[in-house]
Amino acid sequence: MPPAIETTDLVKEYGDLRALDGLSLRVEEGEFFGLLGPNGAGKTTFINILVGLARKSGGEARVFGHDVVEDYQQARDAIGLAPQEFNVDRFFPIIEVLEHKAGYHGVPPEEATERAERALERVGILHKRDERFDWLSGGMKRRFLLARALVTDPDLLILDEPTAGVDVQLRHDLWDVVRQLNDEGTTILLTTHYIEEAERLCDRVAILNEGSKLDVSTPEELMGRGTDTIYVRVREEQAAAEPERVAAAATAGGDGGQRTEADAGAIDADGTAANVPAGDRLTAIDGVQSATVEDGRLAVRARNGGATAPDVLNALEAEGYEIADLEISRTSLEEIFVEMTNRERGDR
Ligand SMILES: Nc1ncnc2c1ncn2[C@@H]1O[C@H](COP(=O)(O)OP(=O)(O)OP(=O)(O)O)[C@@H](O)[C@H]1O
Repeated sequence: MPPAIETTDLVKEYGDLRALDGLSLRVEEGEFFGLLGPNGAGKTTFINILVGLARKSGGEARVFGHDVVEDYQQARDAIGLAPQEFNVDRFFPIIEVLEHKAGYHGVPPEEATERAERALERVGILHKRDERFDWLSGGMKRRFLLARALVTDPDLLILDEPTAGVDVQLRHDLWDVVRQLNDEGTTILLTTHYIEEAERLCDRVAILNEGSKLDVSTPEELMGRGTDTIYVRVREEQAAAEPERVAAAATAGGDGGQRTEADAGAIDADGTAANVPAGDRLTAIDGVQSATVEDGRLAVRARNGGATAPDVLNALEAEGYEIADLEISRTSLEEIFVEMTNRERGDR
């Protein structure tokens, strides 16, 4: 089976502006794939080329092996699109809008009604079947756009910011629907500004900036590139019993020598003295960038906190400290995203 989406050196120019600058991307059948990027990165342009709403200036784009220009109808029939804009016929009841859409894609009339009802049911607005689009609430309009994308039973569902401006409850409802569709085998391409959405739903994400691809990874891999913080609290009695070591460890803490004995003293004084970094041992661990004391806890900054934490605990235990609690604060995908796109801007 060819990939659901395959583009090679895709270029789109609007006059002097290069909205897509040689974008090569491959989305496998069955994937839940996220397209992330700041405003103007080229996400909607990319989608528009796939569905035939924009003409590419160069390169190639295929959907399940069908060239989006040469085999337009086959490529288009495989796609269900829920666009960003509300571009819906406002004069007919929504059930009829769906029937027309199914008919346009070659579904016979009896089946079209059944499909339309199923799609409305799936997104939870079948009871609104005889109302017009304009009469629906904002959230129902979003649901309807998804129903319209589903009425042709597409193999590839493209969602362009499907949850923009909707409340938390509806966002979660929509996530459930699309997750289920993906479980049933539908390939999904999602663009979103809610990074949490990508983190929760996507198998892989591509980060786009100014028409070029910066990266393609699983959300997990991307987050693994950030700096995490491992917070450890050790037993109080022990810390109190070994004041010199507390002070020594805090000053050896590796954040440029900024920590002082006064820091360690403050920890003792506020009664939360339970933090005893094993200084040199910790900073010698592969991936550890620094070890300091913050608010009465040992704070170890490291790449991939989850994998480094056991080494941190071992180092502390080797120095005779008993662990009271451990917390790993991971860099969010959002932070990585901002860092990557900012870095790129700084390069230009
Ligand atoms: N029809 C058009 N004519 C001229 N320029 C356009 C047109 N459509 C898009 N552009 C430009 O192409 C660039 C990419 O726009 P696009 O809408 O694809 O970005 P996007 O990543 O979808 O942004 P957003 O997150 O804001 O939706 C932008 O600079 C935009 O102004």
